[in-house]
Amino acid sequence: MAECTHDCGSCSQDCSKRDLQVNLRAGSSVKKVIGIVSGKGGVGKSLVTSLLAARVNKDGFRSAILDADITGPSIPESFGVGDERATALDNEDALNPVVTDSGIQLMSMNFLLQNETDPVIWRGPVIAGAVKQFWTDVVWKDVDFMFVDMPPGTGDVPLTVFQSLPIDGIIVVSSPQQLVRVIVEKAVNMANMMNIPILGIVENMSYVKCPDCGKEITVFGKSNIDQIAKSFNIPVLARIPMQEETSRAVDAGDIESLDIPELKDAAEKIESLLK
Ligand SMILES: Nc1ncnc2c1ncn2[C@@H]1O[C@H](COP(=O)(O)OP(=O)(O)OP(=O)(O)O)[C@@H](O)[C@H]1O
Repeated sequence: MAECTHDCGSCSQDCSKRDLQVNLRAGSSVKKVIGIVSGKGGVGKSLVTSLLAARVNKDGFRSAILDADITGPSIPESFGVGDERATALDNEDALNPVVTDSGIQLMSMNFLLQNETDPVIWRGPVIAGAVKQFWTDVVWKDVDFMFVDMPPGTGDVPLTVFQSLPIDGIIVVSSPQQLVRVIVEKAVNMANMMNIPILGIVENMSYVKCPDCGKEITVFGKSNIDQIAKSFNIPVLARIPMQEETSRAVDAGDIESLDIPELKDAAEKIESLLK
């Protein structure tokens, strides 16, 4: 069998992957799908997803975010649209995405809850089903890059999402910590098993810059991400500092105003998929 291109639309092979993938509804269009994964929670996966979507949007591409982190969605708040609710398409079983100030299309569980503080107490298959519906039942308009904020970890739900959506590449987000090799290795193994290319690693919270002297302070100790990335033969695309300005903008719902120059290479790598 020929090597998988992840493009079922142009491939004539009748493989098992095709059976599991779900289709966009008629009228939706998404050119490339980027999965943002992390081996563990709290490392800044949602932050990196939002920043990358905002960056490629500023670069002139149409971007969208599918918030597959169903039980802990944090994307809407960071874009200041936490109070918005998804609207239905007239006379059809379909939802319009919420659109941010700069035109990024978003779908998140928060847009469907009566109160954003309502907990989503669902078992894995139901959660995975909701993610699939975000793909099939939302009207995604002319999207160049869809960023999928994957559920944390490598369990049942991320597995189903990996199998159901036509993911073109993944970005692994990590933070400097002792267990990072195991965490990155898990994510890399999962992507390899799914036959999905890894575009690279983004290390978040790499350092704090002293506001007085500019010295980089490595709060979590010296990072060994370069050696780890090298051993898996994948590039480190960015090292993002931990900074008050970032968390302030996220808390204020103003993430689109942030400029994180460290993400330039990561954005270019993604954009190269359409060049
Ligand atoms: N580089 C950074 N500088 C400042 N604050 C940051 C940075 N990265 C993340 N944060 C903050 O840390 C918190 C956790 O980040 P985020 O929600 O993106 O993590 P996550 O990996 O998606 O978590 P989860 O797995 O629980 O969904 C957020 O409040 C975010 O604003």
